Amino acid sequence: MIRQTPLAVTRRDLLGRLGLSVLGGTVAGGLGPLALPALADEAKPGHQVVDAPAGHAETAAQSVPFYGPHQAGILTPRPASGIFASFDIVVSSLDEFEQMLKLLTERTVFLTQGGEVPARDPKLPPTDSGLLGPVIAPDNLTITLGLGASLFERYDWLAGLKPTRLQRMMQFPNDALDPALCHGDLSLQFCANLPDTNIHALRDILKNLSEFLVMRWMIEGFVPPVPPAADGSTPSARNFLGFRDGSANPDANDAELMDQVVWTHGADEPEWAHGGSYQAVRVIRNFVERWDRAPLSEQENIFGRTKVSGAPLDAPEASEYDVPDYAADPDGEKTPPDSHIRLANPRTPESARNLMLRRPFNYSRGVQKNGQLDQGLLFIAYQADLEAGFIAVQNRLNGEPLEEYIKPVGGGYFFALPGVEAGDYLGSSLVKAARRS
Ligand SMILES: C=CC1=C(C)c2cc3[nH]c(cc4nc(cc5[nH]c(cc1n2)c(C)c5CCC(=O)O)C(CCC(=O)O)=C4C)c(C)c3C=C
Ligand SMILES: [Fe+2]
Repeated sequence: MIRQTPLAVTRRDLLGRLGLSVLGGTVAGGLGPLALPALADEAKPGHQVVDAPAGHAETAAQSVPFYGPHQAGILTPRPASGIFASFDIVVSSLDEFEQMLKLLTERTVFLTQGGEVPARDPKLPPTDSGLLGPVIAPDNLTITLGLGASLFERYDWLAGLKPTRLQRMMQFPNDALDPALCHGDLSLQFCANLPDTNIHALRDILKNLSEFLVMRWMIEGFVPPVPPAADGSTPSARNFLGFRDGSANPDANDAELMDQVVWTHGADEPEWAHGGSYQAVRVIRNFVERWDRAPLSEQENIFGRTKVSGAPLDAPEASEYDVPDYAADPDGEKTPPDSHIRLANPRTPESARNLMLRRPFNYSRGVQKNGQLDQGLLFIAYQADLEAGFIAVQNRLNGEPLEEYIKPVGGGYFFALPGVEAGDYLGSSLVKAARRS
């Protein structure tokens, strides 16, 4: 759910009222120290001052509630920008681990709900990087915390508490994993309207948790904005292979379905983990130069969908949200049996237990040494059961024709912690269970 902060006033509006012209990001610096307290005085509830680019004031004020039974950033509609960051944890006791979780929760609450940056003696480093100005706008930011299997395996005081299906990501046949882009004790998924909001949040956490967290790897992603269609429906965004991505995702507004597909539960999982979710992350390079030379018919057969609308190949005039009828096409004359969507979800009674909620971003990281574009998909999927979800589906996809055009190079498996109620901290159920054991 997205909440609109009322009466947001942009820094531009405020400077206009003060009779000052706006010269991009240099204005705050140009105002000098005397002007900043004046800005802070205006920045009372209902008068938020934000360094918002023109036209961004309303979206800057969007905020996603932090507290609740599940973490934000999983069912939350995916905004335009994402960062996935993986860390190693350096703590020497359960008490320190708890301290780390409390501090991480405190920073996450502040960054996602927004507010004024506290002023400090100028002889000291400022409390904030200043990237977003004197008032932090929520900008739809969510920060989702996950834990990796290595953490549970390293610390005695967490022994026996690992979520049952949490494991180190194994190598699949088409993988060429770069160890510098894999695994980690702790994951943070940042999602926001603007990339600057994610970068600001990441830097805040790095600065405030430097004694506990060492960064291992990170990758930035984005999705293109998609205008609503003429019939009012919202088309899925396109990935870097030019296809709509997300059409067959289970409905995140269907709470009963999400309880089955996304949220971990059941007697075979430790109780502290109920309400969390397994997070499967894969950095999958796309060979875009090769793809752009492949015939359209080959591209469409590889996915099992039409490129322009995303409709299934057995109903090309339908919409991307229409469901393919594989029973009526047993020999795969319309939708090839080895097409991506048919392998990923054969839509049999048995495959209903292999569903997952995908929340990917596209990434673009410049040029490889061989002169090819380094572009691909930052694949992120959430599921109640990692083995029945991502691992089973990836095993079915092994050897698919799409492999000629993609190469998984990194990623990891993490467990996104359950949500918490107001005043509590993320991971408190795990810490309590560790104290009891
Ligand atoms: C193991 C899980 C999956 C990986 C890895 C994966 C990689 C991957 N996918 C695309 C593009 C598309 N995927 C689409 C559908 C789709 N993909 C998966 C799973 C994985 N994809 C599932 C479960 C599904 C849904 C199948 C269904 O229920 O019909 C589609 C079609 C549109 C859509 O539903 O999203 C596209 C396009 C790429 C480019 C990629 C790796 C680079
Ligand atoms: Fe896919």
